[in-house]
Amino acid sequence: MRVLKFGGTSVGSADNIRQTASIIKSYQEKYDTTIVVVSAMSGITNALIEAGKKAAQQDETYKEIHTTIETKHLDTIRSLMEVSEQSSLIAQLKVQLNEIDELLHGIFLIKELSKRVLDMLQSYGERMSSLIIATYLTQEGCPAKAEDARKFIRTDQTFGAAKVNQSYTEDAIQTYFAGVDYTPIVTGFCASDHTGETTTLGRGGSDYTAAIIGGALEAEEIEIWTDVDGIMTTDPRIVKDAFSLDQISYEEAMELSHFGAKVIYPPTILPALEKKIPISIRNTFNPAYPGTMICEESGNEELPIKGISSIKEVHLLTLSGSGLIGIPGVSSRLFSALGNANINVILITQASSEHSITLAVLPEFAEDAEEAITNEFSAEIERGKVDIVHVEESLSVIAVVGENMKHTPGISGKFFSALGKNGINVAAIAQGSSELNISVVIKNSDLKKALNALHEKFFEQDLNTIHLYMIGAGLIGSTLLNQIRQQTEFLQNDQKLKIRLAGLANSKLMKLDEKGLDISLSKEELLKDAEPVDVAQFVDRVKAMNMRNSIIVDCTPTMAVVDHYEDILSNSISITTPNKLANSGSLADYKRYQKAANRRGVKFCYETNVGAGLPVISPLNDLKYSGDQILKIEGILSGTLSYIFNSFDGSVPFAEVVRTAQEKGFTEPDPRDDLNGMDVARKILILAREAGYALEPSDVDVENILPQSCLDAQTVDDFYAELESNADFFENRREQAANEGKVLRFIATLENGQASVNLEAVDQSHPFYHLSGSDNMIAFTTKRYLNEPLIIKGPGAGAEVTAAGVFAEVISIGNYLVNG
Ligand SMILES: NC(=O)C1=CN([C@@H]2O[C@H](COP(=O)(O)OP(=O)(O)OC[C@H]3O[C@@H](n4cnc5c(N)ncnc54)[C@H](OP(=O)(O)O)[C@@H]3O)[C@@H](O)[C@H]2O)C=CC1
Ligand SMILES: N[C@@H](CC=O)C(=O)O
Ligand code: NA
Repeated sequence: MRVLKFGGTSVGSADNIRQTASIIKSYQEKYDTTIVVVSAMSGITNALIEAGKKAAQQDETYKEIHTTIETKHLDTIRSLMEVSEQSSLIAQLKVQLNEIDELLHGIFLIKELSKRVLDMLQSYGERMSSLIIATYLTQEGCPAKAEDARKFIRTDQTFGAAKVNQSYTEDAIQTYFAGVDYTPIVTGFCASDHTGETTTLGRGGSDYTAAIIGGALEAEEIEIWTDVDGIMTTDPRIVKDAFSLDQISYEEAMELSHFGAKVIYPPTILPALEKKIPISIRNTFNPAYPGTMICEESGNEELPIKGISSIKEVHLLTLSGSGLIGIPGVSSRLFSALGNANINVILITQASSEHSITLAVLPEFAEDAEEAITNEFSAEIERGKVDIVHVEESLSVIAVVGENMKHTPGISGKFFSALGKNGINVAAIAQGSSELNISVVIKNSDLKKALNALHEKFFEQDLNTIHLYMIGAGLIGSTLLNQIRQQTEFLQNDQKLKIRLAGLANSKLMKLDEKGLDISLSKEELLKDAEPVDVAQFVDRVKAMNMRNSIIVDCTPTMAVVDHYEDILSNSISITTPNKLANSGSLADYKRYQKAANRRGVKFCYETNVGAGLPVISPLNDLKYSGDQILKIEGILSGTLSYIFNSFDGSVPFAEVVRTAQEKGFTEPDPRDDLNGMDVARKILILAREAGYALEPSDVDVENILPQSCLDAQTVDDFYAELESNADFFENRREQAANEGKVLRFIATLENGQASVNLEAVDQSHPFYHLSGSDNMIAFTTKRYLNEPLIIKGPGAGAEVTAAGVFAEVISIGNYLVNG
């Protein structure tokens, strides 16, 4: 025996009734007895209430509502049935519609809508729908009969939300349905008191009816047919990847429903729970889908968390003060005061210091709650023993629920790390010792981010999304975009990382889209119809979008983004950049960025600042962290200058060698930043700082190898012209070295805390003599690497290697954000 319940949408139109009827028919074929409970057609209960209220307010438009109710029912019948079959049903419906009219007229005359009358009025919704469905089913060859639940569900007289007399009702149901040989179509929601007066069962009433009948008849299953696929892991309107659960326990269902999942209302489960009858949630419009089974077992041990529910708007009230410490009875007074004021408390926390008690309530209760607490503790407040009640607004509650998290370490760790890494501040925490639910209070502007981050963490181990915002799409930026394009599939499969480009900007345009820009487009197409760039606004928009796992990539050669680094990091957004300007400015700024990142638990990565894609900064830090001491750093730190002096053998003029270096993508956007030694100076400064030396830019002694006229040139083209006219100057230096069997090398040195950058002539015995191409070479002499330095060598500039270095950091930040 099964009890099926169909909600308002399932019986809300002729088409939907046909669909519902086909499901009922298929059950008739499969099972001996099927009892069906129906709600009123969608919108009808509200229309009846509205008409009743209008009538009570002497507003004659109640009649129009009555007409709408009538039209909806009669139109449904006309569309459902053959003309020859319609008249008897329409006649029966008309009787009910007349009764409704009379009732409304009565309300109009006495100008009052009591709860008792309202129950009577509402009951017509189910009485009409059950009649239509039963008649239609019978006509379709499936014998059915409308059954009025007021005949067997007995309640007290709490109109609006009456309490069921269980034992009477159980007996009555058993007697009533003994030996039925048709399909009863029972009115949901309605009941009656001992005098026969109509009552209703309150919120979730039709589900409750189904559970009461299922419980009384010990049904093998109760099926709640609705318009969704079952109980979802979280709100699908906020989390696109939410999915329907196949099985959850009664307790989990109750916890989840309590916090917002509207599929089932907890008290309605009780009659089924007591008899251990499984309840399944099915979709009328997707009957092939098995839906969610609610039963004793939680099922699926792989999922420690079954759902994440939330309440969008709560207020947090805090009572604090020394007058609360060690005084028995404080909480009793607090909660009695709230109870007496009829306030429902959603969440309570008290730390063991007993200094404060915090509770969350729905906004509509906040004012009364504040007043009730203030009144109760007025004497203590006056004496300064207790502070005035502190109220915080614009907050949400999020709860993760799951039986399998009991005694499973690491769940709360995961929960809080997902929130923390995303910069979501937790205002209050509650977890009962049942370990079934961990609830936190957060700002409601963080709700969407939190639900998505948590859902991804607990339910989408298959794929985690990183939100990437790229500023600067020149040589490095566009190469990085290419690399991301090529690796997207591999990263999704291998690393379970999905990179979503949520923003892109260059020096002219910017575009942001939280759903992601189409990365398959070229950079020009990506920025088509984009708005004029404003980096401050770009950053503000990234902050406002408040997406989980956000990373900004600064691929510009300017201070435009650097000026916002502290703000970006302080907003829990990670940064990776090849741009050296941030770390080679003042020492105070260098420290500020590190501090901001550390404070927020996000990453600020800049390995490509030195040696491009070569690992230089990270091994240096490894040496330092493992207790080594950096005694000396010697390096060819400029790919450009390495290439220039490795290739400058007198066969082509110096200017041409520089031009080739630029064409190969080694130089800074303005090659003078390389040739004037500034690029190398920045790099040795960054290495010195990473090694623990507190140097300022002015502490680096830099040899400028450019004649003044080259420095003074207005444009890069003018600079090349000057370089050509100074060809002899460079050729002379080269020749002089060559005559001594030496080559020119631009070497950066850090020794005894002193940093310098010089063009030196080195002979064959020097490790830097044999370099080629754009190779960088860095030699670390340390306490452990004393006689033979630790050498890192390889191409230290160029689009591919640099972009790859930045890409590696995007992936490593991504993994840190999503995996901890
Ligand atoms: N080339 C290399 O081998 C290495 C480079 N680097 C560093 O990488 C960074 C990028 O270099 P690279 O790609 O060669 O430089 P490019 O000049 O090719 O590209 C710079 C990009 O930044 C954009 N940009 C410039 N100013 C602004 C601004 N104010 N606001 C927004 N966007 C701006 C440019 O816009 P637009 O397209 O409109 O001009 C361009 O897209 C530099 O910091 C460089 O030092 C680090 C290691 C190695
Ligand atoms: N222009 C730089 C690029 C890398 O930082 C160089 O030549 O090394
Ligand atoms: Na590097």
